[in-house]
Amino acid sequence: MGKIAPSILSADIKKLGEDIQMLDQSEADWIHIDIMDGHFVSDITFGSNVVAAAKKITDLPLDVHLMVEEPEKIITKFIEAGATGITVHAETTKHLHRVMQDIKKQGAYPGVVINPGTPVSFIEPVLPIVDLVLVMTVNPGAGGQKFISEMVQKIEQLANYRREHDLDFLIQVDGGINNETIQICHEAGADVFVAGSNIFGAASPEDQIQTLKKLVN
Ligand SMILES: O=C(CO)[C@@H](O)[C@H](O)COP(=O)(O)O
Repeated sequence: MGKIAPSILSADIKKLGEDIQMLDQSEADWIHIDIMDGHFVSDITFGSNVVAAAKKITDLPLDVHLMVEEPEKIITKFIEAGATGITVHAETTKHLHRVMQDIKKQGAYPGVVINPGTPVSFIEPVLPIVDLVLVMTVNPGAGGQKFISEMVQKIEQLANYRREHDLDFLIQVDGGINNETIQICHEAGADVFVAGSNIFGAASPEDQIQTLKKLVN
C-alpha cells in the first residue's frame, strides 16, 4: 500500500489551518512538514510551533523533514511538539548514527534523507536502525522543481539492499512527484510519496490525493 504525504510547503499559508484540516479529511496518509533553517538550504520555513499547532487539529502522522544544520540540537523540540517521525539529512550532521538512536529513544521514527548528490553507500551504516529512507528526487530547498530521473536507480538500489539484508525501512521520495513520476518511483520500490505543488496546485487537492493514491495501490 503506497502512502501519500502531502507537503504543506505548498499549502496556502494564509489558511494553513484550513489546509491541514482538509488533509485530515482527505485520503492523505501522512502530513509532510518541511523545516528549513536558511543555512543548509537558503529558505526559512516552519518552527516546532507549527508542528504543535498541526497536532491539535489532525490525527494524521506528522512527518517532519529537517533541512537544517546540526539537527541534533532541535530534534527534542520537534518530538515534544508532536512529530511522529523525524528525517534528518545525512549531509547535516557528524553524528548520524547517534541522532537516529536519539530520535527512536524519544519515541519518534528515525528517518535518514539523502540529497541527489549523496550516494546510498554513504548511509549504509545506519540502514539497520532507521524506519525510513528519504530519497530526494530534487535538490532540497523549494517546491515545484523538476523530478531528477537519475534518482530512480537509487530507489532500486535501496529496495534491493532492503530485500538482501532482510530490513524493513520504508522508502520515501520527495520532489517533482506527479501522476507520471509517482508510478515510476512506485515500480522502483518506493512506499511513501511526498507531493506539494502537484496537490496544492490542483483544482481539487482532495481529488488529486485520491488520484495519486489510486496510482500506487
Ligand atoms: O522538501 C521539499 C523541498 O525541499 C519538498 O517536500 C517539496 O515541498 C516538494 O515539493 P514538490 O516538488 O512536490 O512541489
